[in-house]
Amino acid sequence: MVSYALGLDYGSDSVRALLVNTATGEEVASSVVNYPRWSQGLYCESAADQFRQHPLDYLESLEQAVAQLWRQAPEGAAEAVVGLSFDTTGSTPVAVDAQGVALALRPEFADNPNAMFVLWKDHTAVKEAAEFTAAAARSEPNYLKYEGGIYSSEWYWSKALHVMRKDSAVRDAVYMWVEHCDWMSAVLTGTTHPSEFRMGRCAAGHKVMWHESWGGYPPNDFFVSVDPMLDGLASRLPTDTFTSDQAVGGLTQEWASKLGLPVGTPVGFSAFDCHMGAVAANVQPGVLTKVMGTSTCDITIAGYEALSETCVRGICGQVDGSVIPGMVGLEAGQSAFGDLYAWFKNLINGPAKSIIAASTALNEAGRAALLQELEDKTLVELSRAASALAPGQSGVTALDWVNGRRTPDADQTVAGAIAGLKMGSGAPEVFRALVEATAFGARAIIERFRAEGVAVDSVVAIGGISKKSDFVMQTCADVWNCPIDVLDSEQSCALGAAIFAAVVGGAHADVASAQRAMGSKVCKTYEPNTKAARVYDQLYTRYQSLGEFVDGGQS
Ligand SMILES: Nc1ncnc2c1ncn2[C@@H]1O[C@H](COP(=O)(O)OP(=O)(O)O)[C@@H](O)[C@H]1O
Ligand SMILES: O=C(CO)[C@@H](O)[C@@H](O)COP(=O)(O)O
Repeated sequence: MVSYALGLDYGSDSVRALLVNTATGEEVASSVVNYPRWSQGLYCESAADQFRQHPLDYLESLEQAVAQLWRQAPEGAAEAVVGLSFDTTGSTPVAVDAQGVALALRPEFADNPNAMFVLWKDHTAVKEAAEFTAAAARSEPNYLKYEGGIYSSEWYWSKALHVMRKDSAVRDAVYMWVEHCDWMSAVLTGTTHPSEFRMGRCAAGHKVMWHESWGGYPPNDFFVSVDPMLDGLASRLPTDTFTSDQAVGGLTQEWASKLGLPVGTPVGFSAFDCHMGAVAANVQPGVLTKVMGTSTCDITIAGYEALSETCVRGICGQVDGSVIPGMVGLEAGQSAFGDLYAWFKNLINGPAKSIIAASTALNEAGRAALLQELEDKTLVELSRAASALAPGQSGVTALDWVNGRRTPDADQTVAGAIAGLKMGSGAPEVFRALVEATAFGARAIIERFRAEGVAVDSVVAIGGISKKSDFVMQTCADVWNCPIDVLDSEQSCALGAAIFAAVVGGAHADVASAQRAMGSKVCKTYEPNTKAARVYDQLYTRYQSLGEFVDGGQS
């Protein structure tokens, strides 16, 4: 009898639902719903790097996405769903009260951004991150040794402390902080109460300083040494964590009826998007899986023996079972990838958009159509023009750190830069330099892995940009001097979640057999151009020099 697995992927802007045949991997139905409050820009202040998401955005859009799914799915599909699993962005934590209720769901906190999820790209906690890094460097063991040695403002404890320092009402009401991925599984299984709440391995290990060797989280003294405000918080978190091939529990009556699924449908432990995406991409030792979109998230895995005692410096951590149970998952990434292109698009279009919006040369429909064309076609046109230039022709060099640097060596205080501008440097020349900068930033990650003894022999790309831009992908192949396979699935992270859901629901005995049946195939390969690769070896040293100039030699 046919059975299905449901993968639910929470991205930065929207939730995607994907229904997958557990035997064939066929993606039988999918839907995407944007978060309503987030799309209106509510609760965010981009100039202050503040990005918050309301829990209702997640819950309402989930109901809508699953309802849309059933409109496309074969008759009776809902009854044939064996399990469901989530992946989400991260670190995206929220404050919950002693009853396990996310604070923004309480009327008195309903409009308070500090009571909402602090999205991964919120960089308000730079100061707090530095305090955790300093405290870990003073401790024995260094509690960041499995998280690259540097704590990031994108991560759980920095965000928790920052919000608690800023907002006494949240500080007084918070009982513990919960990652978005863990919250989703808990809500659907009715286990949000702290006495029942359980956490997945992925978020805990990569962002919350969990490690088996120190029995869970660092001791209370460690946190109190950073700020007495943290007293007792870590000890409220459950000590054990669980890999995503295990079930948190079954769907509650309430959520079964909201989602149109049978009560008790198994719900898996959740993980971050890129980790589940890597599973859909059949990640293996020596293969780096890159989710290339607004940002990048880079994942590989290694066996315990191959990694041995190595603690890879400056990455987002190495965690036993964060990707595949029984292997160590390693994560790195760039805080801005496509976002750098979006920044440039907005920069060059800004004045034209204001003029068009106020122009009387067109009627309202004409103005709207032209504005939409600018939005849709600018990057395509820039790519066309930039691809006609030869590597190194323009003399322009750029850095990709407009949103800080995630890895190697997290530092959200560093900034982007463009050097070598001349009167002849037009938009295509600058755009090409920006695309090269994102490829160079990615190369720095690959080189760090290799320098630390983690093999990167080939790259598999997933995410929007891997499908949207031949120009970006070819530039990356040339800069990295290695082939890049692009995965067929349009929804790789959701597919990864569905693979775990199939295991949790018993359709497959383990992740490896689910991957064999359901994993996505390669649809395209970009081969490096050796001549361009030689030029890029030289240009990469210019990128490194500019980086040293900007961040004082730390890169
Ligand atoms: N033609 C294009 N060339 C290069 N980048 C593009 C193009 N079109 C869109 N992008 C970039 O793709 C990014 C969105 O990627 P996507 O994977 O769809 O989203 P997300 O990362 O939110 O999942 C944006 O940052 C945007 O700048
Ligand atoms: O940072 C992580 C995981 O650690 C991701 O969740 C984050 O990059 C998500 O970004 P996207 O919206 O997929 O570009």
